[in-house]
Amino acid sequence: MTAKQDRIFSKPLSKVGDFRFDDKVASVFPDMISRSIPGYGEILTTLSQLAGRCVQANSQVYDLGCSLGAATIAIRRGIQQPDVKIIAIDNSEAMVKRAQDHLQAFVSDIPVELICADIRDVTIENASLVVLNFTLQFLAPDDRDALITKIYQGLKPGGILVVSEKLVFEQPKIHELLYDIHLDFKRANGYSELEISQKRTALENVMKPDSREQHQARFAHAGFAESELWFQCYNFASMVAIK
Ligand SMILES: Nc1ncnc2c1ncn2[C@@H]1O[C@H](C[S@+](CC[C@H]([NH3+])C(=O)[O-])CC(=O)[O-])[C@@H](O)[C@H]1O
Ligand SMILES: O=C(O)C(=O)Cc1ccccc1
Repeated sequence: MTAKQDRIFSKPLSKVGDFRFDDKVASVFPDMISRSIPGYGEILTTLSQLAGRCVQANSQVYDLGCSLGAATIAIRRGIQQPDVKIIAIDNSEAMVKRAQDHLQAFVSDIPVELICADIRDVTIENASLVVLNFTLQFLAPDDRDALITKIYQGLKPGGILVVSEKLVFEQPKIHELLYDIHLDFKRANGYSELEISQKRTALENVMKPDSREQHQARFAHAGFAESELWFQCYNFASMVAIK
C-alpha cells in the first residue's frame, strides 16, 4: 500500500493558520515526513542500532512525541536486552489513535505503552534510552531546559538521549545556503512553491529551531557529561547525549 500523499498546502488559503498535528496531518504523515526531512529513514535505522547497543536490561525506553510510532517500531526491532518496556507519548489524539494500528501491524514481544499526554507532564524513570525525534522544536523555547533536565534525571548512568531537530545556524550565509538546499530537497520531492511557502507560514509560530550550540549547551547544563552530533544533512541533524 502506498502512503496517502500530502497535499495539505497545495490550494491557496485565504488565511494560513498555525500548523497543527490534527487528523488531516496524521492521515498523510508518513508521506509528509519522508518528503520533508532529509535523512529521516537513516535516522530511524540508526535508532535501531543505538537501541541494540545502549538499551539496558530491566529498563525503560521513552519515545517522546512519537507521532505514528515510527521511532518506537525501529527501536523495538533493535532491542536485544530482556525485560525492556517502551513508553511512547504524543499529545495529538489523531496521531495516537493511528499509532496503535501501526504498532500492531508489527509483531514483537517487547511491550509498548502508548500514552496521549503532554511530554512536559510525564514522569521519566529508570530509562536507558530517551528519544526526541523532531519533537523538541515544537515545545515552547522556555520549556526546553526543564524537559532536558527531567530526562537527565530519569536516565540511568550510561543511559542516552537522542535528539533529532531542524537546526538554525549562527553564521548567516551558512544558514541561508543550507535552508535553500533544504527547499530544493522539498521541490525535488514534488512540493510546489505554494505548498512550501504556505507550510512555512503555518510553521512560523509553532516550530522554533535552536542551533547546535544551543542544544549542546542545554545538554551540558542539564548534567550530560558528553554530547555529539552524529548525523547532519543540510539543516537537519541528530545528536546524542550520554549520562
Ligand atoms: N508537548 C508535547 N507533548 C507531546 N507530544 C508533542 C508535544 N508537542 C509536540 N508533540 C508531538 O510531536 C510530534 C512531532 S513530529 C515527530 C515525529 C516522530 N517522532 C517520528 O519519529 O516519526 C515531527 C514533525 O512533524 O516534524 C507530533 O506528533 C506532535 O503531536
Ligand atoms: O517541512 C518542513 O519544512 C520542515 O521543516 C519539517 C517538518 C516536517 C513535518 C512536519 C512539520 C515540519
